[in-house]
Amino acid sequence: MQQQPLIVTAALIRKENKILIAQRYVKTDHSLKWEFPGGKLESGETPEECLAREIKEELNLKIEVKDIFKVVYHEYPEKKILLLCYLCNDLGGQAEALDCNDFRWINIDALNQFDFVEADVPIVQKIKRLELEIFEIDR
Ligand SMILES: Nc1nc2c([nH]c(=O)n2[C@H]2C[C@H](O)[C@@H](COP(=O)(O)OP(=O)(O)OP(=O)(O)O)O2)c(=O)[nH]1
Ligand SMILES: [Mg+2]
Repeated sequence: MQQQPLIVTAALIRKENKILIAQRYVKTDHSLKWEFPGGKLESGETPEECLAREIKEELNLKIEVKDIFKVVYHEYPEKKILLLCYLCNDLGGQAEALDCNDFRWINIDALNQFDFVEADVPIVQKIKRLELEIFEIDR
């Protein structure tokens, strides 16, 4: 029987005119690729709760989760994911790479310099299309 897609949440965290991107560990799937931090939805939690939990665990950051930004359905050779990417606001504090290889606060025009996981390409494209507007919407 076909497997259901994994539901994965991802945060587009905004701070001033920068967004946060995270790098996956060398030993995980998609080794050293960049992503929007987040993780798998666990039973009993809402996507918003999942994101707030994951961002605290991975980066020790407090965020406010706002509207959905983009939904991506993607089939990798070994799994299918339904990726829910939310607009988020940083609520202050210093990010720390607690459960990721590295992270960066970047300007939109630096996005091209990073190698993102495949499923994130439509998200990256939408950010580039909207440019500075992403800092205004649902703030
Ligand atoms: N967090 C996140 N995962 C993504 C993105 N794009 C993408 O294809 N994925 C994939 C990678 C993984 O195969 C899958 C699950 O994400 P994850 O590895 O962050 O899950 P998690 O934090 O719950 O990890 P773990 O507890 O299993 O270690 O989703 C993205 O932008 N953010
Ligand atoms: Mg994760």
